[in-house]
Amino acid sequence: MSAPISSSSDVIDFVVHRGNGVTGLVQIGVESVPDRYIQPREERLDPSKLETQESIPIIDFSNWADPKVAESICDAASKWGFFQIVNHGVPLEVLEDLKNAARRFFELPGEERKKYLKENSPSETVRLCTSFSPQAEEVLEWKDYLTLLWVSESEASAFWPPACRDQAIAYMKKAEVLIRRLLEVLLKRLHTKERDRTKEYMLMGELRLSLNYYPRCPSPELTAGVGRHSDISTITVLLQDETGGLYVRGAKEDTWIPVPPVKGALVVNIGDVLQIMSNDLYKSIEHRAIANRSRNRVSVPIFVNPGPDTIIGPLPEVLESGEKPVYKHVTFADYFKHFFSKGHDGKNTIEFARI
Ligand SMILES: O=C(O)CCC(=O)C(=O)O
Ligand SMILES: [Fe+2]
Repeated sequence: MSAPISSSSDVIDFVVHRGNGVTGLVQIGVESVPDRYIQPREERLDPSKLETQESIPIIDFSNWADPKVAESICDAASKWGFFQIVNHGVPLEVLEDLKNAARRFFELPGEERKKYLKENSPSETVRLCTSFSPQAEEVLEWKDYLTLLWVSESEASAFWPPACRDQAIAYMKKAEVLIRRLLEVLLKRLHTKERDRTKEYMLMGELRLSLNYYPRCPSPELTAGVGRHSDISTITVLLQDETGGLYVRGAKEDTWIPVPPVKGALVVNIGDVLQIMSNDLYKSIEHRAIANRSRNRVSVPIFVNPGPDTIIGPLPEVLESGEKPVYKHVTFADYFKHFFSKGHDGKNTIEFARI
């Protein structure tokens, strides 16, 4: 360790401005959680509020075109907004390789990781970040992430970090097929059957892969890995490692349901965009993640987003029967900007589009 990091501004300088991330902080041997990471009491996960008797559904996706499977998926999307899928077509080996690749990237020396900070990155599609929106947050989140925008295989081969590139590409190629199937199933219930290029752009015009890294934390109970939020995506497909630490808001006031790691499973959740497009039939549910005291945790979401210039609002097919729209039309770019203009604040983002 070159110089002690004691004051709050030292922490911000080291982690944010000098781009070491919270991973860098742990690598230099931080032994207690700096003040800037300590959540106010009301934002900490209260163990007495855990709802361990409940769990989100686990759905076998092998016969995805079977109406019964479609029914379980759509029911889970409207009741829970969250479910896990198994037999989804992405080979176990691809998932394992991806988790290892994410670890490999974050275990690189700081100077190697820093090549992918915004100011150094060889491409706008690759960016190493820390916390969520450090300029807007009072308290930082105990997480670093590498965000990779999937433009094409050749673009990814040229610019994604060699430590994780091949595994991330192999995953995206398999996951893209799965994402199309999931959207097809979910849209059928919204009476949107035909799939054309415009619709595809509107629903999945942007696929953003994120390698999330939550380095081990001396006092995870005081911090947030990711604070309470709903995703703004159409849907999110998430791979988590064996550590655990993901929680979903329960139906009972202020309770949290753990999402246990299931070998080979992918977690799927509905994002705000699909809640808006479905005029509240599908729900984007609040969730949060916490770091672990002894293990570095990895999770890998794909945020399936509309193309940036898409105008989002309730789908005409959904309103055909005379249902009143609950949301107005906004551009996804504005919605995205709004999300990142503040710290995580539960389900508040969607108010931006409410009539
Ligand atoms: O790490 C996790 O399990 C969840 C991450 C998450 O919610 C997100 O990146 O939006
Ligand atoms: Fe999320």
